[in-house]
Amino acid sequence: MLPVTVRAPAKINLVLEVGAGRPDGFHALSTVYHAVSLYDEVTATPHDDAVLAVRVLDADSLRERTDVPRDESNLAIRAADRLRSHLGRPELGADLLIHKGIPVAGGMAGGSADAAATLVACNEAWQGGLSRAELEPIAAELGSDVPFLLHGSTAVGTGRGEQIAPVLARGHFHWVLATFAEGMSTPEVYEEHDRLGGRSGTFGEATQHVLEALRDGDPEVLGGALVNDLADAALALRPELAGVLALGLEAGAVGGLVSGSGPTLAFLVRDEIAADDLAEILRGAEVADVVLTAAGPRPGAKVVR
Ligand SMILES: C[C@@](CO)(OP(=O)(O)O)[C@H](O)COP(=O)(O)OP(=O)(O)OC[C@H]1O[C@@H](n2ccc(N)nc2=O)[C@H](O)[C@@H]1O
Ligand SMILES: Nc1ncnc2c1ncn2[C@@H]1O[C@H](COP(=O)(O)OP(=O)(O)O)[C@@H](O)[C@H]1O
Repeated sequence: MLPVTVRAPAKINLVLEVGAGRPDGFHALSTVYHAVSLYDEVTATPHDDAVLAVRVLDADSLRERTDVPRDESNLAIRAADRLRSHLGRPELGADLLIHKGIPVAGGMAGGSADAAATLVACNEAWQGGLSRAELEPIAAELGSDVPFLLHGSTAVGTGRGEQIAPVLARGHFHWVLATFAEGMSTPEVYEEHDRLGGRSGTFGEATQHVLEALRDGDPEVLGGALVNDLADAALALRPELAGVLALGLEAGAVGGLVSGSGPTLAFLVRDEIAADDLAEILRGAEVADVVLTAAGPRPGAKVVR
């Protein structure tokens, strides 16, 4: 059995409409996910001693990441464990090595990307033989975002975000991402959203606007359609983000929003040159810990070695 390396992208929610709280503790969502060119890589080295272990290295510095759990709460371990249960092969084990390029707890679904990458890597390394369609329900059990990270590209998410349908999108989009070392807790942001009184407006309408803008393919039109219902909650919990958002919009972005549950801020720009220009301005202003550029859409979890 040989090691397998799988790369999975980060996501931005081009629109995130949060509906009513459900009895199971989740919220109904209408969202459009968009995969962008920031990646985590998971290398699964298989063995048959039933042991699952994980190491997480920063993709740039190759230093150990101490802000990601190494126990069974790590989403990569959980994904491998679910997969072997599903295959009825409890004797399977693997060393999972993650190279992390996606901000941790940044609202860009890094943990979910690792879960999706691990499902694909272990299915291959263990010769599980499951199809993408068969991996999807396992992905949904692991987290609401995980099925999208298998799928990639641009897709509508409904249910609690786990039901994915592809969308017709024209063109490529360039992004500037302002990221922060201190992450935010997804459940806390949803709680704050409820505390602030939830949403107003017709559920699904903002999603339709984004879908129209994607058919059009013009970044300026898409920039005007970006909506995140969790933004008020994220800004209430992290007020300093508001100034950074305003600065990016004043400095030439055609749109900008909080990515998912935050704190990453995603700015849409006209083209690659505009992305480099805005990134320079934000770096110079020293308003974020790291400023990155990325483009989308990109494919989902994919074997690279
Ligand atoms: C907000 C979003 C937007 O895409 O992404 P992130 O910003 O975390 O990346 C997602 O809804 C996060 O999805 P994911 O990170 O997979 O969350 P899950 O593990 O499924 O759920 C974690 C917790 O978030 C809350 N949650 C999540 C999804 C949902 N539709 N309603 C919720 O209320 C619940 O409190 C749940 O217990
Ligand atoms: N493989 C993983 N990578 C990152 N975080 C993980 C992982 N496994 C578990 N976690 C936990 O999940 C939390 C949310 O991480 P992440 O998926 O990066 O953020 P978000 O939900 O904001 O997109 C982290 O704070 C961390 O404790």
